[in-house]
Amino acid sequence: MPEAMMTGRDLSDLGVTNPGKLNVNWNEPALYEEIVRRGEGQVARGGALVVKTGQHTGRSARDKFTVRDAETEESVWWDFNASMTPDHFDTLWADFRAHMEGRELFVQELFGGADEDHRLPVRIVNELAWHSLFIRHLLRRPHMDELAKFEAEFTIVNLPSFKADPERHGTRSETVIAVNFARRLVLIGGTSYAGETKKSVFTILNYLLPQKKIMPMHCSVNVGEDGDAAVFFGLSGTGKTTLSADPRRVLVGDDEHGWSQNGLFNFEGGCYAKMIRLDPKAEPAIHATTQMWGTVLENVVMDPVTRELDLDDASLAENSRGAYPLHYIPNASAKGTCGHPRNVIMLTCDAFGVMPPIAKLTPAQAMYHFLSGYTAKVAGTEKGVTEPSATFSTCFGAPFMPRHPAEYGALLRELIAEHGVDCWLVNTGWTGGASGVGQRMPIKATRALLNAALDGSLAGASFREDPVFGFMVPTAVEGVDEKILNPRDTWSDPEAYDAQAEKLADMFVANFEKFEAHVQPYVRAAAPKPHQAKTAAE
Ligand SMILES: Nc1ncnc2c1ncn2[C@@H]1O[C@H](COP(=O)(O)OP(=O)(O)O)[C@@H](O)[C@H]1O
Ligand SMILES: C=C(OP(=O)(O)O)C(=O)O
Ligand SMILES: [Mn+2]
Repeated sequence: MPEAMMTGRDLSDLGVTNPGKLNVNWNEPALYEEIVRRGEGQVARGGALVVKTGQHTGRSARDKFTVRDAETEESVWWDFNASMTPDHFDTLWADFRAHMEGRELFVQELFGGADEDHRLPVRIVNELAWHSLFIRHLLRRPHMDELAKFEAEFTIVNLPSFKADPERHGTRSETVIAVNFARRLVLIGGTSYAGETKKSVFTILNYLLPQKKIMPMHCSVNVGEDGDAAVFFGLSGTGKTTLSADPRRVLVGDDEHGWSQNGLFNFEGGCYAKMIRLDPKAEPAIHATTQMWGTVLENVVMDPVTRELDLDDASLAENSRGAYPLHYIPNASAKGTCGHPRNVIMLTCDAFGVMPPIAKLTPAQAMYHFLSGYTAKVAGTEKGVTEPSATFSTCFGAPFMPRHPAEYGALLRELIAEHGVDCWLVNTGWTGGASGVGQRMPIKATRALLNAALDGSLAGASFREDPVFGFMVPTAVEGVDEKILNPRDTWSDPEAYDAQAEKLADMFVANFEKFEAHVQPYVRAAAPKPHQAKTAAE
């Protein structure tokens, strides 16, 4: 029987006794046909599928809940993971099952994790055909022989038409992402933003892998010709996907990886790239996927007549996305694994324009910045809101990290020490002033600085110590305009820079209070020194 039509599996183990037609492990052509037949999506010139999600065009982080029970009581960090009672979950699950009765559903059996020793077999049950194609692009597909003996260890059920009831289910709204580690079940309802499914798999692995001493990371990974791997940590929008797609390096993955004694491995088999204002010159490989058959384009605007895409049109979403399998990027790794990294890069999109384009971090500073997880968003479009807003999201991924950050921090610290890894902070955000005044760092400059760091040439440059943040900043790099290296020099008013730097340093210090008791004194000592901004200016 062809893989596409593998059937004979029902959902009876879930207690779903009478679902409608079950479309199990349909392949891409079968799903593509079905998406078009149902009118879930439209075909663009070149063969991509254009879909719309309606109201939710990004993750609903505040609607995500973890069931608090004997399994999770001690292992989950409740300060930053909203809880759901087992009773509310039971009611939700009963209502989900009722919603599934008689409904046609799509089922995919896939792996999260390229490393055979550590991968997780997951079953994804979808209401929407395009969600089934999305997750088939994003995760790793079993071979025929693996499929024959496939036994899912976790199930994710995603029903966008299900509306949660805050009274009945203890939710905040009609949207819900409920994670139950004891029952090995995730329920997603009331949103059709596809990213929820892939980030749910990530959440599960972030919970399970530390038990095996494996470090799960919200990062992209690529590897150079001589096997030098690089990890790029970063919150959403900081450049993980953009910067890991580099013609000179093999792409391992753009978003979620594990670091074990065997080296690095991708959790996924595909990418999920931001499409808004994608520049074909700056990002040719990613841009090319918009013209490829089967790429799922979420909330990208298309002319219904000419079927041409308009990547600059943000009328459906600022967060328009493209989902495609890794092999749509020319130099991507088929196996999804590589050795230990030589460099770890922490990306921040600093809309305050304070951070330098690149800085060398000591291991203590690396821990400090990993626990802080800083990035900043542009000044709001709201009238009168002129300040950018800072985000501190620990481990560069707080919404996906069930455990205490100190647990992930300890794993990372040991791996960095064991493998003698060099750590860097890279600002892909603003230069020449805060957002609204300055401009976004040119991708070309970021790439040139990264290449110098990764090929080792930057290590030989001359550095200065930043008076506030304490990290080492290069003063001259071949092929890069010297002026951008020191952000203070890029501001028209250097004193305004000092004031902004002091404010940002204050925010770091205030945010870090919750970690003070959990880290060694040498990590605390790596904190920025806000008052140094003034001293430096005097
Ligand atoms: N210097 C830069 N480095 C990286 N990305 C940049 C830079 N300047 C602008 N960008 C834009 O910022 C966005 C980064 O998003 P993305 O790579 O998808 O981040 P992530 O994968 O971390 O969520 C892209 O839209 C990219 O075009
Ligand atoms: C898919 C996402 O990840 P990222 O923006 O980090 O690529 C997301 O945040 O919804
Ligand atoms: Mn990304």
